[in-house]
Amino acid sequence: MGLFTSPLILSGIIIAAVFTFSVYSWSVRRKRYAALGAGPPAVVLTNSFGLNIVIDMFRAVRKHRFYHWTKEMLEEYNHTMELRMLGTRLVMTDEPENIKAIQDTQFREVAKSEEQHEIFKHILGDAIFAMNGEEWKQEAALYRAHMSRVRDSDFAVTERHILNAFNLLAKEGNDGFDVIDRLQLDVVTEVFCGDCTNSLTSDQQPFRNAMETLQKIASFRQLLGKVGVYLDDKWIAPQALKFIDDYQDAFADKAFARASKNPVPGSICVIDDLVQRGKNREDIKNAVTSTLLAGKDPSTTTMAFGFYEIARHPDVYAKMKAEVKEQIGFDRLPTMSDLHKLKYIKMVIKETLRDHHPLGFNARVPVKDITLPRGGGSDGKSPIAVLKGTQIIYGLLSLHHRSDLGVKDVNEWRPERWETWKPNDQWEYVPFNHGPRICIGQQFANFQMEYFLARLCQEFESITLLPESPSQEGLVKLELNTKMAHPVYAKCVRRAQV
Ligand code: HEM
Repeated sequence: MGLFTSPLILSGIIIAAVFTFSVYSWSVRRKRYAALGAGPPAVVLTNSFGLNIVIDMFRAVRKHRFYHWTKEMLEEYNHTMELRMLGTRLVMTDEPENIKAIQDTQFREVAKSEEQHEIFKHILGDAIFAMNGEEWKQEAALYRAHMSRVRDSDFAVTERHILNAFNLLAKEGNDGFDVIDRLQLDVVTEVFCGDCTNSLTSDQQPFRNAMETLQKIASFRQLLGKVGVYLDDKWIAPQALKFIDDYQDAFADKAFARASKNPVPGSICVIDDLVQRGKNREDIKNAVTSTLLAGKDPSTTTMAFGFYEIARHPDVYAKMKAEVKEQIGFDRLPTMSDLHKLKYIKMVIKETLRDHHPLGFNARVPVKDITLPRGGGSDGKSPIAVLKGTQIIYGLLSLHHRSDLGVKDVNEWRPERWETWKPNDQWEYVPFNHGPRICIGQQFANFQMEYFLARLCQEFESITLLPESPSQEGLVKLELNTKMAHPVYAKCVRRAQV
């Protein structure tokens, strides 16, 4: 029997090789930490390659309690920690100083990761969300030209779809989240993609179903770290993938057809602008789904949570209606200058973004070995080292629920708090990001949310949560962004019916 055919000797060689490699990696890591003058953050204890963490994590995700699971650990580990699982290291933080470093002061030292790019490639491809550096700057400038403003025509488009949405909300048994998601899909496809999906007037929702499937899978793969990269959507959900591909193709076909008809410059949507600038079919397809994810999902989640909270707080709805009655009245449509005057409704939106941050989490990867300002030492106040390529996930929902940062009754949804309270620092309240990668559509999003709430007040005398609507207290579903865990059933009584 040769040396390598004896199972005992072969096992011994493998164990020795793994051991030597581990010791070598450990000593290299120590040197890299020492060179930065800081150590790693607190390490969450693990066993069996972190299998215990993986199991706890997926249990939490299944019960829509992933946010709670991370929040409790972050509190225990001074708000910055390292999870080690399945051979992957993942740093998690909800420390404002670290979020400021990632988003602003050390912006150039972190990037969107290749792993995320691979995991989300069927949804986002190479479009803006996955880009870094110069390429991202150019793409962002183009998106900004289309998304950072509200056009007069956006009022008419939004109003047309809102009327369809109100017809559905007025029927008992319809899920408020579902209706609002369809509203946003119809508005965003019409305004930014040049063709409306008309989901509010159809009973079939194949695009939304396929997208939901792929987003769920991508979020799941992301949590698995390096292991998740090797899974592929085409093995798990080939039909959803095919559907999204066809959907993107249909938008691309129409965009190329419009381009051949010499459109008037200045009147085209972002997708048509990309075609004009010579982007290829694949780029256009990726831009369609990226635009939908950016423009639809966070606004939907905020508006749907707002709707849910209003339905639970008749006193808040009464104040909103009084404001709309005084500033606009119930007989004409709101204008932009009317919306500027809706101070209380703006507080309702701010509070919803605080209590129900629609992204929940965000991620970056250092492009070199770096230090972040906080998370080390016994009190978590010293700098920490994060080595190149380590995934950093920062928790925005848990940041917004840190009672130690001076937010009273942190778990209570109370718009009135904004009359007297403001965050100590802009980095303690981060709904739209700060720094260079701030949300491009913030103004458009605020317009959508304010217009929707103002029109709701004009249309419905009362909105009441029905008993069959499950409690959503502290629960969120992870689908790239955070979404509502359960449907929202509310009785919406039209003014004319009272
Ligand atoms: C309540 C609604 C919204 C919230 C809370 C929100 C929040 C955010 C956040 C936190 C980011 C940064 C993502 C990252 O760092 O990876 C972002 C990016 C972006 N948002 Fe929004 N967003 C909202 C609505 C919108 C709308 C309506 C649009 C389009 C009209 C839009 C367009 C974008 C784009 C294009 C980016 C990518 C920016 C980049 O990578 O440079 N967003 N948004």
